[in-house]
Amino acid sequence: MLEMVKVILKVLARGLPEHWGCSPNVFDELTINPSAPLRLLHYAPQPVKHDNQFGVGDHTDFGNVSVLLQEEDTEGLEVFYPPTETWVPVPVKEHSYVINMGDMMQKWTAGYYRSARHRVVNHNVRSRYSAPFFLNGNLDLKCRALDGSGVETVIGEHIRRRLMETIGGEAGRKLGL
Ligand SMILES: O=C(O)CCC(=O)C(=O)O
Ligand SMILES: [Fe+2]
Repeated sequence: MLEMVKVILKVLARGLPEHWGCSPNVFDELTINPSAPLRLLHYAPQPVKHDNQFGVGDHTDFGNVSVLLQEEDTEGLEVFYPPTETWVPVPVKEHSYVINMGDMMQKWTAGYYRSARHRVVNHNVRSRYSAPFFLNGNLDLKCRALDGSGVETVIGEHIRRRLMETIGGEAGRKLGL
């Protein structure tokens, strides 16, 4: 998985605005001793729609790059499309991954790569299984915004802050946040 993400990072580096003058290796240090959790998720069937019930509610991923494997015939992932303010279903394609940017990548690239809002609703009559892989990156790495604006973020501090915002309170304390 990490080898594939290394290739994705090269592609992302190549896609940056030319006038930023970034090296094609600009994201390489992310994969040195990285925080890179892989989750195995199960969504129970929810064939009857309830507007306020989600498998995973509206959120953005925290890290740099997320790679998601979805199970065939179990649609459910939706991405928010800002121009029309609508939720767009993401099809499940055989032998394919969904690649998503996280908040850290958005910060690092000063919004050039955006972390998309997404959510999951399992409207299938059977369970849905998915396997998201999150490249948070090397937690000690200091990332200075690539547009030259000078904003610097330490990845570990950013991830910790986002965890606190999301699960905070009692749950966060139990995890030692
Ligand atoms: O299960 C999915 O399709 C997506 C899960 C997700 O967005 C997440 O765990 O952050
Ligand atoms: Fe997500």
